[in-house]
Amino acid sequence: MSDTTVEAAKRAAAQQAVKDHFDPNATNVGIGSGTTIVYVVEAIKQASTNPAIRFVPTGYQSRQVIVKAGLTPIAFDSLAEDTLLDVAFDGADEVDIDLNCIKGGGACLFQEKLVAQRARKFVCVADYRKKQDRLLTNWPTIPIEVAPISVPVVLRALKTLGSTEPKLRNTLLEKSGPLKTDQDFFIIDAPFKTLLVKEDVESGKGKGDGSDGTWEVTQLSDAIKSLTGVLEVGIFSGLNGPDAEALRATDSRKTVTSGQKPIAVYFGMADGSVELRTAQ
Ligand SMILES: O=C[C@H](O)[C@H](O)[C@H](O)COP(=O)(O)O
Repeated sequence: MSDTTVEAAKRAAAQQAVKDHFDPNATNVGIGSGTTIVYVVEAIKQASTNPAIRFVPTGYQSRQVIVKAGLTPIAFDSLAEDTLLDVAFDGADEVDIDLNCIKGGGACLFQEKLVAQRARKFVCVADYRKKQDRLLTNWPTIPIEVAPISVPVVLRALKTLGSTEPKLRNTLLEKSGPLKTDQDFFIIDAPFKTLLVKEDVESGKGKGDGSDGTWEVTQLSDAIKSLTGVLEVGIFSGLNGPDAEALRATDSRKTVTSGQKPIAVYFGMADGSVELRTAQ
């Protein structure tokens, strides 16, 4: 498929997502990172009627997109403690049938997670290449943000978890060395076998805890997150937003933890249509 097909798919998905989930009177909106989010900002600019609206970026690139569109950015840490974002939009590198996502292809996963969890609803927008049944089908690796000093120990630990060749991500100019995130941390890209969803574990396709070489999405995310030196993992899984709040309220055993899954993902398809996946 040509570049223009991919870009048209991103724009179509962005327009539909904004039409369905952006309230023109919204006051605080989260804006993710990457190439697809540019089309979301374009569509929001056309739709917004509230001159006081503020946009919370997820990093340097995201902030530049907001500023270039003539919109007003506000830092995540200047939001009042109890203020929620009306909605947050973001791209994704791959999405599975349960709406679990891989993110961090552009190294912005940490702030993206903060913003996704702060939103009443988190919506993803992507092109058809990202729509898969399982994570690590087409996208090859899990991006992981780590403290620079911890790189050797995290690489070793990832191999123990079953990642064959985890690598420190370099800048595009190899001579300049490792790529630095907005937090001045590094990114490790870790390949694993295609991940299982919860239903796969229930139907016996694998244990999903790494013991038989298979990993279920959230179990792998938790295992990586527990490694010393890891700031954040580019797996967005687990209930998020009002669904999670409602479940937590009735969850006496406190087993429902806070996740980052989107409530909806809009995929721009190669034929110009837009496909929607929503939380079941
Ligand atoms: O770190 C980057 C982000 O997670 C992006 O949202 C993700 O990589 C998708 O980017 P794009 O819209 O350029 O495919």
